[in-house]
Amino acid sequence: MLNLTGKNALVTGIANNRSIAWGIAQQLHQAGANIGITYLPDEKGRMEKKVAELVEPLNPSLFLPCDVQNEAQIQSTFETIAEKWGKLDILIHCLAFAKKDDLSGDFSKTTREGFNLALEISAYSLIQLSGAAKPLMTEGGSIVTLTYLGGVKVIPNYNVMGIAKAALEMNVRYLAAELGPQNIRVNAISAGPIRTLASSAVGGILDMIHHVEEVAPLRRTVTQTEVGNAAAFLCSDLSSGITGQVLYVDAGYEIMGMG
Ligand SMILES: NC(=O)c1ccc[n+]([C@@H]2O[C@H](COP(=O)([O-])OP(=O)(O)OC[C@H]3O[C@@H](n4cnc5c(N)ncnc54)[C@H](O)[C@@H]3O)[C@@H](O)[C@H]2O)c1
Repeated sequence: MLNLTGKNALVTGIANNRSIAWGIAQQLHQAGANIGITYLPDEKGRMEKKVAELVEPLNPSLFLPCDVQNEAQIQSTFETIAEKWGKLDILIHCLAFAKKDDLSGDFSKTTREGFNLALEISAYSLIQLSGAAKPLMTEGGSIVTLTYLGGVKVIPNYNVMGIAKAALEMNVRYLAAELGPQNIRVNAISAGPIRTLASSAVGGILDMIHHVEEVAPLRRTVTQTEVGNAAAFLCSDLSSGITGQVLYVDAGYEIMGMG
């Protein structure tokens, strides 16, 4: 049975009740994990308030600001984990960002600044957080990140985020190779399109969802809960032989050659 009792799980990337990270946090909690949440702080403290209210039913034992562009916040997050939890078992990396201008139109117009920003937040951050988690995963662990088909195939308007996801998927393999001897597994879930804050920045996302509903073998797209269930599996001992993989949770869309 899937049981995460006694496991300490840090979940990044909850912005609201549509966030994939929210679906994951709920399923980890249901499986018995002790939950810690990080949020992206803003000057007026709005995100902190909103996310705190949302996650209250999960009784998080840690609730911390962590902007992955802010080294001090990352360090402080993992220092707090060391102090309060002693060890970390599960790290959920469920965040990405690119400027809206870089998520539609001509890919060849991507700016150097937009490219660097998207790659830093969406791909480099997995290296940063995994490096910080490594010394705390003293009893082994599981790291799960979120990717999308646009990192493997050309999807209209996904543009620079496709490059970031390609880098992210390769990060998964290099990290899995390095951390495996410490029994830390690193995997990605490639989710089908879901309406969220981040995905609404991608031009034509609703058309993409409708297309998937017509073409995917299951004739629908997926829910945050389905992604959360797959994440819980990848974080549990049921997946103890799996590392360095990209698991498609996309109602089967990825297998289709024509649609
Ligand atoms: N929604 C989809 O269709 C879909 C499909 C496949 C993969 N994904 C991936 O799932 C992940 C979660 O996205 P989502 O769709 O749930 O959208 P979302 O907007 O709910 O989540 C994105 C999160 O990234 C966080 N974030 C952005 N910049 C950050 C920074 N500098 N530091 C820390 N956090 C930062 C935001 O605060 C937000 O919580 C992303 O990696 C996304 O690419 C989404």
